[in-house]
Amino acid sequence: MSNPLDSLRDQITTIDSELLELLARRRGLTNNVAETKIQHHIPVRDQKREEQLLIRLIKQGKAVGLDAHYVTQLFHVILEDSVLNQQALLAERANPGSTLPINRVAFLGDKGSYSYLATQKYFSRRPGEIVEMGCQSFNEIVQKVENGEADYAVLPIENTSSGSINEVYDQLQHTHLSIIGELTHPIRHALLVAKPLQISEIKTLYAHPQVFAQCSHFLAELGNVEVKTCDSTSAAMISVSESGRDDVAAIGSEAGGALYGLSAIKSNLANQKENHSRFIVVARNAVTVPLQVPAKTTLVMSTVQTPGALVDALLVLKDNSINMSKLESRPITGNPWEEMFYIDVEGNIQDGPMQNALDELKKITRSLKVLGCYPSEEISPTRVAAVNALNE
Ligand SMILES: C=C(O[C@@H]1C=C(C(=O)O)C=C[C@H]1O)C(=O)O
Repeated sequence: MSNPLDSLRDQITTIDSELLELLARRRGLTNNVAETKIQHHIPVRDQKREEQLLIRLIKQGKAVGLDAHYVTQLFHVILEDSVLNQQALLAERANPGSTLPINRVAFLGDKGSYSYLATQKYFSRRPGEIVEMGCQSFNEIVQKVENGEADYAVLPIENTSSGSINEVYDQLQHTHLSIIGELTHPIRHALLVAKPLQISEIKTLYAHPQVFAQCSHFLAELGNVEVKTCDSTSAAMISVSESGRDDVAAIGSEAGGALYGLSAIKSNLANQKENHSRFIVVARNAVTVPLQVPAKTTLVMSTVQTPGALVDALLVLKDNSINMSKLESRPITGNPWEEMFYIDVEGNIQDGPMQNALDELKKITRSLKVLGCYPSEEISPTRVAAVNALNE
């Protein structure tokens, strides 16, 4: 007997294929736009154009019964992809010879870890194959790039729930590597099991310490469960899949768990609904960021031990109209009570104001190092259009 859904599903399948073809065509055209922007020195991002496009699409959507929220969400994904692809293309052109046929990438954990998923995402926009080099610790990752065994490292640097990842900042203090890129990746923690079971049946739970920190509210509700920390999320998944027990679970991504035959019995375990991690990509050589691409620069400095020294340093940024997106302090190893400051600023190292600021900072700080200038991948969506349309 034929399935009563067959005919409708066939039509949906056809539409989905058409949607994919259209999206691929759109991507092709935006790549042509990027080529034209290179020739004519036009900035990659055009928020005015994005806003007009969203306003028009929200109106068109309403006319055919699609709500503004849906249309906005859909096109934010499409626009982000478009801008990031164009940025990657321009960055590649500005660094001839840096594109490798094979990219050996060191990251924390194994297949399925969040760092693995971030690695896949970052390199999917770039040419060349990836050779995955899963590692046990941040130190091992950095070492692999420093000694030439790997070309790149992907390192998580901060999370919207648990904050800065101090161990990674401490690795940056001593390295000669440069930050060449960044990306943010949604971190969606799920409770992963090998065989279906009730949450109340779980006796042992495996996860990375950062993950436990991000899911502390869920853990507090769980009650009497043995908690085992693992070096990575993938190690937690492997522990469950190899345990042979049916009263254990891991916390990790659903996509990662699927690689080990695990399925999710509960999702959204993080304390905060919007749980994202920012990763940095580091390499032995710095990159040139084309001026048409929004750039970020990361500095690390130590100030002199006088009152107001940090304020003076920050005033240099203000005086040069440089926006600071992050300030983090870490103790200097071996010098108790002295701090190293990590500063992310918006801007390209080739810009005049940035050069001025660096010259000024060199004069008033004890040490100053540029950790890298790289394309900014924080593509904040154009919200104005959506807000207007929702209020109509
Ligand atoms: C494709 C372009 O580049 C960017 C991407 C856009 C898009 O995908 O529609 C729109 C504006 C730009 O931020 C463009 O400038 O038209």
